[in-house]
Amino acid sequence: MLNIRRPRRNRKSEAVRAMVEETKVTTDDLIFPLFLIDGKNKKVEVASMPGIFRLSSDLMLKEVEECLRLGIRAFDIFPAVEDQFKDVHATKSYDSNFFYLKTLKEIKQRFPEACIITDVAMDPYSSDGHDGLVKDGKIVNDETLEILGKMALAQAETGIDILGPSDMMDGRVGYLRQVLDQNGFTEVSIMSYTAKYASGFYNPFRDALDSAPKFGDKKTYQMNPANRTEALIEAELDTAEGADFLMVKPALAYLDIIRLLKDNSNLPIAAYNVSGEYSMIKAAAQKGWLDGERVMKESLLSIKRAGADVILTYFAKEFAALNKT
Ligand SMILES: NCC(=O)CCC(=O)O
Ligand SMILES: [Mg+2]
Repeated sequence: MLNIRRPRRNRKSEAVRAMVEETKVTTDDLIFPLFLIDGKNKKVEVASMPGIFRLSSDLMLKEVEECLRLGIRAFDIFPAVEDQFKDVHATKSYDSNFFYLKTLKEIKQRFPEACIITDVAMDPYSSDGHDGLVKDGKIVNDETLEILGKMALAQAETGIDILGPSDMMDGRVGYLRQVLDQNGFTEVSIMSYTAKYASGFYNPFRDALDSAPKFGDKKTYQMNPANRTEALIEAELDTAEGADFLMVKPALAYLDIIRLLKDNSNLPIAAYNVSGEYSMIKAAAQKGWLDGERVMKESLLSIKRAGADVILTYFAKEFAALNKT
């Protein structure tokens, strides 16, 4: 046993381990998704996401302030819309008097330093619960783009920083870029949901927003979990169409896709550590089956190690609180 390589030497103490550590997650890497509801002084926990709440705008402002103090600077705001305000054309999504657009404006006025990301897709506002316009039972692509364009413009007018088209319609990144630029919003970025898979891990999110599809599923627009090379086609198109970030969603069951895009793109790669991935850890931790804090850190680390530059995660606040210096 002479002259053998001994990798354990680089693990012998905390100091040595810290020195050779290859990946670090910091609060700067994280985006915190938040759920907004209409009304005042409302705070409702999402049953399937312990520790995550739907907040009315007054409490949302307080939450953003508290998170900024913890070092979180980026937020993705998702409105939960009451059924009476949903219709087939998702018209409330671009009604500037509707609560969510007023709240976005208020957040940016109060906290101009916060990076606010919005969601562009029809499902929260659609009586069909689909991301696109439904005609004869089908999700039509090009007519959906016109609605997404109006929604994106209404969101941009509130002063937000980044649009997050999550609908998976073909050509929507280029279409939105053109609408933004023609209306003087050249500074508004697009974080494209590039490889968004038709996943079972979204269920708790659909509880949070009451946005489950009213018929069928989303397999004609979201990607098949079996496919890898197809993610490269999506990445190529979104890049050509002007995306500023490429996103992979979900994250943990798709670490190979995160790495694939990282190795094949010069754009920053975002990964969405989705609701089901959060709930699994929370549920197991509540039962005492897993050390919740430890596996949270390990999961975020694995997503970063796979190649994500940015991670959208419901753990953001908890992580930031633990890492506050
Ligand atoms: N458009 C955003 C989402 O669908 C989020 C899904 C999740 O967190 O499960
Ligand atoms: Mg696409």
